[in-house]
Parts: sequence; structure tokens; C-alpha cells
Amino acid sequence: MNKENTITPVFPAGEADEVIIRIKDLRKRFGDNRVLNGFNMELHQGENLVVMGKSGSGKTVMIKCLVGLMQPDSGSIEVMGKDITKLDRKALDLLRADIGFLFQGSALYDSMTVRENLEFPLRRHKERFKDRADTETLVLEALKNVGLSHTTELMPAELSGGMKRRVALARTLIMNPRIILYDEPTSGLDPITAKEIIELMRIIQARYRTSALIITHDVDCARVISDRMILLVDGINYAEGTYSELQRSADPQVKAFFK
Ligand SMILES: Nc1ncnc2c1ncn2[C@@H]1O[C@H](COP(=O)(O)OP(=O)(O)OP(=O)(O)O)[C@@H](O)[C@H]1O
Repeated sequence: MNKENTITPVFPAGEADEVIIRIKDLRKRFGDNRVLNGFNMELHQGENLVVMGKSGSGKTVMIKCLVGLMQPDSGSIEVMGKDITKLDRKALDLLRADIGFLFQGSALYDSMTVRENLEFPLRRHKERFKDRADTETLVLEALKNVGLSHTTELMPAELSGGMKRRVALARTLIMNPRIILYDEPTSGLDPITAKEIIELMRIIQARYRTSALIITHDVDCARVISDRMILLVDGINYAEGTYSELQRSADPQVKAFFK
């Protein structure tokens, strides 16, 4: 991938081969509907991993299991060395503070200004941030990182779709997460705005050395952002590799993703 080498990381990188998330033999069914049938995945430090799967293939179910919102039937999920299926609520909450989410719809609070939207997670996790710079500085820094320094006093209704997503990303970054989970980060955006968001994701990964799991249908997004990809078919990690490796595959199920 054509990584930007002019970006200075603000946090020291971890070990490149350190596994941040390890999912083993994950299984989940709803009645007769066997959604995950032994899914395996490893996310490494600093990596952008894209998971692609058809609609209804179980991507959301996998993410919900990963963050402890859904209990799998079996399998193990280790996040930064902890098996999340065995954590109590408090420990899970603590772990979740290291994980940033950028989900469909961005979900900003409509009645709050951009500044208040960004302050919200900081207030919620006061303990965690007591040693960091003051709120004002953190908010401005996060907005600057997404190119929206001028929007602090605006309401979400005054922002375009792309700007909303940038603010949502700033709100995620302000938490200084080690992992970011993106669920369809470009859905609903026009191609140019989608490109801008992808570029921003790339810059953020380079600057913050976050590890990112990206769920997308968007082949262009996968091509630009992914270091590695997993294709989820029939509830398993059907194929894995770089974008160009997978694109060259002769397997009809793999080819179908690149049409
Ligand atoms: N709580 C639930 N109860 C019953 N079935 C569910 C539940 N959650 C998901 N499913 C089923 O699991 C399957 C996978 O759903 P999931 O939302 O993970 O798909 P997806 O790959 O994220 O699809 P999309 O790309 O359209 O968002 C679907 O058949 C869905 O109906």
C-alpha cells in the first residue's frame, strides 16, 4: 500500500506482529440460522484489516460478539490478551474504553454542539483522562486532526454527511483508542466524500498507529485502506490475503467480491 511517510506518529508503535484481537472458532446461530460456523481472525498491531461479506453474512454479529454485546455459542475472543467472553461488566467496560467505534449513521447527539459532542466521552471516562491535557485542548486537537477546527460551535444539523462522519471520527480519536472498529465507514456518502473519509482513515492509522478492523462492502475502500482482507462466506473466514492477492484468485466465490 502506498503509505504516507511524511506523517509523524504521535504514539510509539507497538510490536508489529503483536496480535491485538484473536478470534478462534467463533460460532453463533439463531435457531436454524447458523450465522458463524467457526470464524477465525487475527488483527495485528498497526494493521488495517478489512472484513468483507455479503449482506446477511454475519459481519455485524461478529462485531457484536467482539465487543461483548452478543454472547457467542462457542469460540474464544481475545482482545489485547483478555478473553472478553469471560470478563465481568466492569472489566468489559474498561476494555471497551480502548476501542473506538465508527458505526453507520455516525450517531452524533443532535441537541449538542460539535464541541459538546466531543466533550461527552471525555466526561464519561473522567478517570481515564485525568492526566491528559485540558478538555478544550483535546477537543481542538481532535477536530484539527480531521480538518474541522472551525466547527466547534456548530450543531450537527449544520454539517454535511461527510463532516458529520469526520466529527464522529474526532469523537472516537479523542479517546485515544488502540483499536478502531469501522462499520461501513463510507456508506451513504458520495464517491468524493467517501474518498476523503478513506484518506482520513489512512492518515489516522499512520499518525496514531491504531489497529483497525473495517467492515465494508465498498471494494474501492478495501483496495485503498486494507493491509489485509478476510472474506466472510458461509460463516467462516473463507479467504484471506492482500487486496491484490484476493483479486487474482480464480475461486468463483472470491471473484464475486471484485465484480
Ligand atoms: N438478534 C438476532 N436474532 C435473530 N437473528 C439475527 C439477530 N441478529 C442477526 N441475525 C441474523 O444473522 C444473520 C447475519 O446478520 P448480520 O446483521 O450480522 O449481517 P451483516 O453481514 O452485517 O449484513 P449487512 O451487510 O446487510 O449489514 C442474518 O440472517 C440476521 O437475520
